[in-house]
Amino acid sequence: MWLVCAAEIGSRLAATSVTIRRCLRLGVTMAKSKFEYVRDFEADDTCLPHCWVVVRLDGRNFHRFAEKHNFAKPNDSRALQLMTKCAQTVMQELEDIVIAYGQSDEYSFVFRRKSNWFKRRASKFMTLVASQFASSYVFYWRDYFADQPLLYPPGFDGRVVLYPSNQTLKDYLSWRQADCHINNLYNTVFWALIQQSGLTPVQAQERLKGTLAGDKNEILFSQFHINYNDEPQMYRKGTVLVWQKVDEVRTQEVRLPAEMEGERMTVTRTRTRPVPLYCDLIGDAFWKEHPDILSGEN
Ligand SMILES: Nc1nc2c(ncn2[C@@H]2O[C@H](COP(=O)(O)OP(=O)(O)OP(=O)(O)O)[C@@H](O)[C@H]2O)c(=O)[nH]1
Ligand SMILES: [Mg+2]
Ligand SMILES: [Mg+2]
Repeated sequence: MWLVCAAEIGSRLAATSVTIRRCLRLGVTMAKSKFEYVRDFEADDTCLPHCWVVVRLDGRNFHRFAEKHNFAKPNDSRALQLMTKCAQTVMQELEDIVIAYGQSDEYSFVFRRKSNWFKRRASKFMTLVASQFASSYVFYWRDYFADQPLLYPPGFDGRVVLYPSNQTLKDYLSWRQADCHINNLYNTVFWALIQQSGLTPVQAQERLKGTLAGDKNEILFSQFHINYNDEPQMYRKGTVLVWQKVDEVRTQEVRLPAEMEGERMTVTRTRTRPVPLYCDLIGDAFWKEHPDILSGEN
């Protein structure tokens, strides 16, 4: 018995020493290699504590991408809905995103102030959002563009910005929504002048030079009988994604008494999902209606 154990221990020691010798030959020590010092070259990109972390993505050269893929002008609802599907996927797959806002080829994601996801490393936040979003864009493309093949892989740039207070975060989101409004009003008149009045892009640009918002509204109304306020909210306001409880109804096989075996029943489950809203973010009403988003808990 003792001899068997000794033989076993002997053979294990031999195997271990082979490993040690192999490690030494490769310049590796068991605990730390001599190469370990290169870790010190990694920059510390920890996001400041107590700040809201915002990741904003923007489509790379989407002017060309929209042309190549025959996006409707000035707004393609398929493209906007695909962007929102990708943003919902990001919110569901990643941690700690409390609200997102999207318009045109961009989406902003707000991580909760107290988030400690990946120890608040900016590069982790940014790359995970960008890669999850881009892969979703390709994955869900066909669901939104059934008749338009995807011709080449799209890319998205990302940036991380920290906002130190609730007011600066609200002002950030207001800035993006104001940008959506300014661009959409301009684009709506610009394309009406081209598509309905037959102007060239250069002529349309000339016509709009120096005009204010009121002038553009007036051109739309008097020349094209378009009341800008009747344009779809999704185009004018962009898309806000917030977590809300929704009832999901599914038909499924359930365990039933023997005589009813094989019956299918509808089952309703309440889930929390990122739900799109097309509303104003600039005034106080939204924040009063959704006090939980900015609450101290986050
Ligand atoms: N036709 C059409 N074009 C769109 C739509 N949404 C976005 N775009 C295009 O995407 C562009 C987005 O603008 P930017 O993000 O400033 O420019 P970009 O071409 O993506 O260039 P970079 O972001 O600098 O790489 C717009 O100027 C449009 O040309 C849409 O719904 N319809
Ligand atoms: Mg872009
Ligand atoms: Mg853009």
